[in-house]
Amino acid sequence: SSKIRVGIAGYGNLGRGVELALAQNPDMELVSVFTRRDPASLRLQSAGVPVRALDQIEQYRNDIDVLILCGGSKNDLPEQGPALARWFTTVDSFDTHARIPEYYAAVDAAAQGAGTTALIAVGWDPGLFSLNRLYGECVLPVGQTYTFWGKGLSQGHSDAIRRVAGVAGGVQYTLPIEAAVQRVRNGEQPELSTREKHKRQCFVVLEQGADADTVREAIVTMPDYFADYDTEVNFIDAETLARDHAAMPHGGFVIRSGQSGSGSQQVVEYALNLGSNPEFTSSVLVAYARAAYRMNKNGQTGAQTVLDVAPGLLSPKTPAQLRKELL
Ligand SMILES: NC(=O)C1=CN([C@@H]2O[C@H](COP(=O)(O)OP(=O)(O)OC[C@H]3O[C@@H](n4cnc5c(N)ncnc54)[C@H](OP(=O)(O)O)[C@@H]3O)[C@@H](O)[C@H]2O)C=CC1
Ligand SMILES: N[C@@H](C[C@H]1CC(C(=O)O)=NO1)C(=O)O
Repeated sequence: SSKIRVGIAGYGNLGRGVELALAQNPDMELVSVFTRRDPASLRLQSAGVPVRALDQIEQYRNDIDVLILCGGSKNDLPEQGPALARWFTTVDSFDTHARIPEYYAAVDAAAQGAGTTALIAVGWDPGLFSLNRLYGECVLPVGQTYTFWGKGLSQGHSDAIRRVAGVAGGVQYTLPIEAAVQRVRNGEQPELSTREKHKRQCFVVLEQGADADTVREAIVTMPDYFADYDTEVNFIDAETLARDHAAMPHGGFVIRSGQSGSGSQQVVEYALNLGSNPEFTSSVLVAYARAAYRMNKNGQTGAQTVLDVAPGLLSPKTPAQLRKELL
């Protein structure tokens, strides 16, 4: 078929979101979902799509044009990203910012060797917010850039707490510190530490017999995720988690506040208000899967990020249509 043939590796919040997002993009089709769990145990939202074991995926390399990796950034993608780039052009949402350089290098080695294209760290942050931080500092070289998230549910941090020994389930909310936001909005251009911009609030269900203090300590000291923030850990039961914490709203904004040549004050702002963090992120992944497919066809192989993608490649419209409709 002339459609772009897409696979999903990992069926969690993102995997389900990608399945739905593909249905909104008629130039693409979902050909298979892959999971580390028992494939027969998964119930998809769309009929007729096969679910297969991830460890059997190599045999499907000629049936899939782009594989969207929906694993967790804490433990899954560091292993799955480089492993799958050997056989597939991939797109992933890797978001452990401090570890992006080493992840990029590992995925690049695999993709360069295989002649595949691996588009990493796609989503909104990293992703669309990264693009807007770039635009801001390139257009206004004299100034400051600020990123604020929330109040909302961070999937990366929620995934990270679920991987802690003794945790049966959990979510993490990110709260911007209002005083910091106000100072930025007032144009103060303050120097703000990580701890001065956000605080983090966790709701955790303990496994039977797990020790609360041990779990709390493992979370609040976790490098890259919680160690640099004031973090609150609340323990709840599974019913409360399911009842009160099933929605995954989020959002945030990037502000570039600077001065152009005459000293004139200029402010650029890009904001998101998300009813569903995972479904929005999945929608970004699907648009970038279209670009990854084209980049690979154009011979742009190896690891890539959103900063390397010509924006027109994201669109199902032809360049001529884009020039006519969007310029
Ligand atoms: N860049 C950005 O802006 C964003 C990035 N992200 C990233 O996306 C990552 C994935 O997020 P999310 O989809 O919420 O993570 P989930 O925890 O929902 O899923 C992660 C993996 O866990 C496994 N899994 C899912 N549900 C279950 C279950 N009930 N029982 C056992 N295993 C399960 C799946 O693997 P399998 O099917 O193989 O078992 C899945 O691939 C996050 O870690 C974050 O880093 C998220 C949002 C924004
Ligand atoms: N990657 C984040 C997307 C945004 C949200 C966030 C945070 O709340 O710390 N950081 O980046 C996520 O997993 O939700």
